[in-house]
Amino acid sequence: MSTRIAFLKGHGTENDFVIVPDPENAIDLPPAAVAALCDRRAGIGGDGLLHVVRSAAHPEAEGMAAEAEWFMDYRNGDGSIAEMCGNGVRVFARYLQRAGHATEGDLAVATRGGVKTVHLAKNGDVTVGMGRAVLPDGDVTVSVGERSWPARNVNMGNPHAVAFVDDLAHAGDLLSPPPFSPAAAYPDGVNVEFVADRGPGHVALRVHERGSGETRSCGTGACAVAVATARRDGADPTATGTPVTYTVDVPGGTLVITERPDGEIEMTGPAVIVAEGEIDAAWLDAATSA
Ligand SMILES: N[C@@H](CCC[C@H](N)C(=O)O)C(=O)O
Repeated sequence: MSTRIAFLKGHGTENDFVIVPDPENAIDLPPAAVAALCDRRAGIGGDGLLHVVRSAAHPEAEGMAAEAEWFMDYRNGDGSIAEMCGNGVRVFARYLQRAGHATEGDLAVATRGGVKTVHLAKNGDVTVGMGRAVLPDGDVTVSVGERSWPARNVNMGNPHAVAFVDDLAHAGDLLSPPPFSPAAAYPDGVNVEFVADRGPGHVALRVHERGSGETRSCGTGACAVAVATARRDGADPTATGTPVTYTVDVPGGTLVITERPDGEIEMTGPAVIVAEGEIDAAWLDAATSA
């Protein structure tokens, strides 16, 4: 392997990512390497990592290669794997545009959650077709310290627990994953969103992400929040035929989420590349084996 590995740094509403272009899937990125790169003091720093691989070159994506040339091999900041990352896929598309692999307009991206259609707009916004939400039955409770809230179980390809709170400050410091019950609701862990109303069609959230901790934004989380809020408010576009749109404020910005009558959810927000450079492969080797 070369002694230098190219990387970029980007964010979507301040959900930030280390981007590692690796078209032929030649770079070994075990969990310890990802955690080292995402470390904010000893590494580059990021909530997660976007490994950019041609679908045909990745065993998890080769079946999608006919539909989508590029696979977003997404990793959480602790090195764990997740099914989908909504902010990540916008930033991934922005990287492809910058690298000359995509132009304004529509683009298909393979993810572990299936092929997603991304629209790169002239004004700089990026819209993603996030698929449909699944809302499993059953009551869920999440807690922080002495406080507990009922939560809505929403699956956006990855798992979410959405709790409505009177005040986002009630979620406390969110330094560790909020406990939930029953354990069987989320056998692989969960992303927890705390939501407060801001006005008609307008909410704000804080999120504790599985594998990353509290982050400044979560795209799949914002979609889960929009659907949970719609159902709480008695709105279901699949029943009424009327689309529902929510503005979702996150600590790092604003996302706009629309659920269409066919159940498809679209998310629009910014995606920014802020830097590019080279990783020292010897450092990465040492950090990985430490
Ligand atoms: N920040 C992401 C979600 C990333 C994955 C999540 N932490 C998980 O483990 O499911 C987003 O923008 O959706």
